[in-house]
Parts: sequence; structure tokens; C-alpha cells
Amino acid sequence: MTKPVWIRHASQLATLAGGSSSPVVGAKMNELSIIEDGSIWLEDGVIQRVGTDEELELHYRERAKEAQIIDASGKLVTPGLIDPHTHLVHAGSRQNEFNMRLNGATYMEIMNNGGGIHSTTAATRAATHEELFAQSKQRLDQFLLHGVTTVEAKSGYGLTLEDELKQLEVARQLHEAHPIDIVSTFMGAHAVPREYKENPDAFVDVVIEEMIPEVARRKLAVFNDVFCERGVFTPEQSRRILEAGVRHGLLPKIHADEIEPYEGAELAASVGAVSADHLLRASDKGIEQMAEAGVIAVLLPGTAFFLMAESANGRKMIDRGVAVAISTDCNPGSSPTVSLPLIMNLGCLKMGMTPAEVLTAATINAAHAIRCAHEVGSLEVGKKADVTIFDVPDFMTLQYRYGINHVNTVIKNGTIVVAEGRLA
Ligand SMILES: N=CN[C@@H](CCC(=O)O)C(=O)O
Ligand SMILES: [Zn+2]
Repeated sequence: MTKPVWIRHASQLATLAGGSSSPVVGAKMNELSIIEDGSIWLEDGVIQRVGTDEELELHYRERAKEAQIIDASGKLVTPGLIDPHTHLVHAGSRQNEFNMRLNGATYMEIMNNGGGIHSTTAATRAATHEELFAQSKQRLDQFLLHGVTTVEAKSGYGLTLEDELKQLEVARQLHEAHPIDIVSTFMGAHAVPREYKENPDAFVDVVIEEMIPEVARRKLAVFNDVFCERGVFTPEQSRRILEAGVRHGLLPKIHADEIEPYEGAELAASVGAVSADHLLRASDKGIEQMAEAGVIAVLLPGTAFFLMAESANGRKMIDRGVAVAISTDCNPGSSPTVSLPLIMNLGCLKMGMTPAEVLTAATINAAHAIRCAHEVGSLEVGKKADVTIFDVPDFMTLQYRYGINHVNTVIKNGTIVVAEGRLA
């Protein structure tokens, strides 16, 4: 039995309370429900009580000796961060393509010439379970060191039934073996594999008729995602794939309007997607339809930064009533990072979001984007005891002192997994 953990005297305890039943929109994204001189008691893997230190002192004085006490004076305490869009499980690395892009090649040119997603697919197909597990686990450890306690992970570098299952099985094994919780997404429609280059519709049929049913039957994923982009999957193909997923119980997500405007946001609204992700080139009409349909925008400013493109307009989306979440998009091509705090910095600097909005986007709204808000994303009684403690006095300083890993302590399911910035 792990001891209870009592975090005391937080200079700010940002609870994000009150947003569990539906995603947080509009001005409410600025409300963090902060408790000053905050205190929280974690026991049996669950949050037992949250309040001022004075309140908890009254309640737990007698039991103080049993607990591991963390003095959070001068520190910011938040829910464990949640990354709702990653390509965590993959093999290999693409620094050569980064260099090509710096010399003028575009992301799509590299992909169309057999690189990009195709090169990671080749590496992932060639990797054993054990190799994929080991490489992905290293990334998970780094996520934890950056304060992240839940991660969504997509397949999509297998592009055959067998190799897609391999990625999803590794994600499941990592979920069981690692402190971070993983929520899996099937993304067989990440690229048209080279062997189907002349007949992409035949590959769409394989995704619909063979892959989706098997992934669903083996309960290897919660979501079904598609890269809807000119030269990858058309809106019509994407719709077929997403609707097929729904018929098998997989909830739709979509990579939309990343490189070119392609009515991806509109498609997301029309199929009732849980989220539409990227949206760098989303139309005003699409944004409006997403707000009406309650589709969450998962914004990935690190990808725009790394591709040297203009970021999505997070400010406009929030002002028009879209619920916004934020993510690293961790992948070897367009965003090889695990630093969700840096991505939050970019949310402020490149998407016009406030420090409070990016914290909402990386906690409770991120939880909604992966349908986990009933158990994580805020510090409320009964939720999982997932907590991150930053070595800054307040949420504004977390954004102001940018590009630094301020994580001091991470607690996952009530257990201290990072202490003094190192894996415990
Ligand atoms: N855009 C599509 N997929 C990934 C990138 C994948 C890759 O380049 O390997 C993304 O979300 O950015
Ligand atoms: Zn992605």
C-alpha cells in the first residue's frame, strides 16, 4: 500500500474544477479555480480532499504522520498534464528530412518522394515489438519528466493490418507497464502506402473492411483518425473511413486542414467528430460549424513552428466558441518533441492564447478530447490522483519563463513518479 500524499501550501493550486461534464468554452477557459495556500490529500490513487491548507489541516491533522508530505510553498500545482494527440509508438528518426526542409524542400514533397510518413512506416514495420516498446518507452519517460500523466497514442506507421496491430499492441503494453496512461487511436488512414499508390481507393477498402473491424474486435483503440489532406485522403474517403469506424464503435477524430484548406473542419462537424486536429488552414465556416457541433479543436502549435508555417488561429476559435485543447503532436517528422509545456508557451506566443487558456487546453479540455474528463484533467474529489508541481509561483510565470522545464514533482495515481525533476 502506498502512503497517502499530502501536498501543502501551494502558492497556487489550479484545480480547473467545474469543467468535467462538458468541454470548457469561451471566457470560461480563463477560469482556473485557483486556491491560494492550497492543499490536497491523495490516497488510494484518488483525490480525497482539496482546499486551503487551513481547511485540510483541520481535517487531516491527526493523520499527518502517515502521509508523505510535499511542501509546495512558492510552487504551482496543477492537474497532471494531458497530451491528446501523439504518434508515440514509432521507430527511427528523421533528422535528415529536417535538414532537407531547412534547405527548401517541403513536408509534402518529401512525403510524395517516399520519405516522411513512408520512411517512418518502413522503420516501424522493420522493428520488433521489443524495439518499438523500448524506443516508445524512452519518449514516455520524457513525457513524464515534462509533467504529462496521460497521453493519446495513434497507430498509422504500419499501414498493413499486421503492422497496425503491432503498434496498437505495443501501446497497450506500454499502458500496462508505464505510469503514464495511454488512450489509443487507430490511424490506418495516415498515408496511402506505396504499394497502393496507383489505387488509393483499394487501400481505403482495406482500412474499412479489414483493419477497422479487427482493431475494434480486439478492443485495441477508442478512436479512429484519418489524415484528410490534398494528396493523402480526400474528404469523401475520410468520411467513409470515419463512418465505418463509428459503425464499429470507434469514435471519429480527424487531421484536418493542416497544409491546405480542404474542408476538414466542416467534415469533422458533419460526422460529429470528437476532435479536429491541426486546423492551421481551417475556414471561418468550418470553425463556426465546429462550434455548433461541439467538436474540440486540438491545436498543435509545435507542428506549425517546426514546419515553419503559420499557426492555427487559436484566439479566433476560442472567441467563436470552439473548445480548444493543445498537444505536442509528438512524431518524428513534424514535431519531434515531448515538451507539452513548451507547446503551451507557443500557444501563447503564436496562437494568441492567454496563460490561463493554455492551461485549460492542456488539462480539462485535453481530457475531453480523449473522453477521459470524468477521471482526469482537474483536481477534484474522486478523480485520479494525477498531479504536477511546477517550480514557479503562478500559472503566468509558467508561460513567461518560456522554454524551460519547470516540472519539480509528478504524481501518478497517487504515487510520486518524478521528484526534484528526476524520475523517482
Ligand atoms: N500530418 C500527419 N501526421 C503527423 C505527422 C506524421 C509524420 O510526419 O510522421 C502530424 O500530425 O503532424
Ligand atoms: Zn498527428
